[in-house]
Amino acid sequence: MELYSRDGAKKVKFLSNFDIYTSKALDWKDTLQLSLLDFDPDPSEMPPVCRKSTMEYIKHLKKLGETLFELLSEALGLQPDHLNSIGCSKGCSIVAHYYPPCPQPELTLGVRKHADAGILTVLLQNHIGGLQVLHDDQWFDVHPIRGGLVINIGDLLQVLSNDKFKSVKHRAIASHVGPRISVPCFFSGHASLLDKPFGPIKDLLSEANPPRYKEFLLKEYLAKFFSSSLDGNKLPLDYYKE
Ligand SMILES: O=C(O)CCC(=O)C(=O)O
Ligand SMILES: [Fe+2]
Repeated sequence: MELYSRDGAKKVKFLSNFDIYTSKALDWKDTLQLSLLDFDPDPSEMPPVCRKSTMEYIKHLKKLGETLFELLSEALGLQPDHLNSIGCSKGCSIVAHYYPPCPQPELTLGVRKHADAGILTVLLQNHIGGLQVLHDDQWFDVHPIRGGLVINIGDLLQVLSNDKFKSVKHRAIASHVGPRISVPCFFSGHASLLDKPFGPIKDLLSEANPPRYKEFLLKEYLAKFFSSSLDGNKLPLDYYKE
C-alpha cells in the first residue's frame, strides 16, 4: 500500500495495469516498477525486501545490456560501440510482474498482445511459463529455461534500425497454477535522450534505404504510449511512420 501509485515521476511504485482507466479489459497481474534512468540508484530508494538482490542484479544487467548492444551494432554493420555510444544501455526500468493463480484463465490474459515500447527487453521468469510470441499469425510458447533470459526487440530498436530489426509481438496467458513471476528489464535509453530528436540511425540510411520513420521526441512518444492503452487500435509508433 505504501508504494501503490500511478505517479509517473515516482521511481519506485507498485500498481496493477498502467492503463487501468483507458483500457477495455485488464490484465491478471500486479507489478512492482523500478525506474533507473541512470543505472546508479540510491539503494535507499529500493524497497528493503529486494534492495540487496536488485542492486546486485542491476550490476549484471548493465554489463549484459552493453554486450547485447555491441552485438546488435555489429549486426547492423555499425561500429561495435555505436548503440552504446548513443545511450541505449544507459537507462532502464525493471518491472516485476506477479501473476496470481487464476480461477478462470480462459476469460482473461496475464498480459495482452503488445510489442515492448522501449529499445530492448531482458526478461527473467520463474518456472511456471505463460509467455507466448506471435510468429506467422500463430502463438508459440516460450518455455522457461532455468537460469535463461529472454531477449526481445522493442519498437524503438525497430525505429533505430530502420526496420532491419522487428519488434516482437507477445503476450502472457493466465493459468490455474501460480503464482507466475516475470521480471522484464526495459532498456529505453539514457534520460538525456528524452529531449533529443529520435529516429533511424543516419549511418544506415541511403537512397536505397530511405528513413521509414520521421524523427520524434522520445518524451512525446513515451507520453503517447502511457496515455493510450495496450488494446488501442493505433500504436504510438504508427504516428511516426513515413
Ligand atoms: O510476463 C511476461 O513474460 C511478459 C511481460 C511483458 O511482456 C511486459 O511486461 O511487457
Ligand atoms: Fe512485453
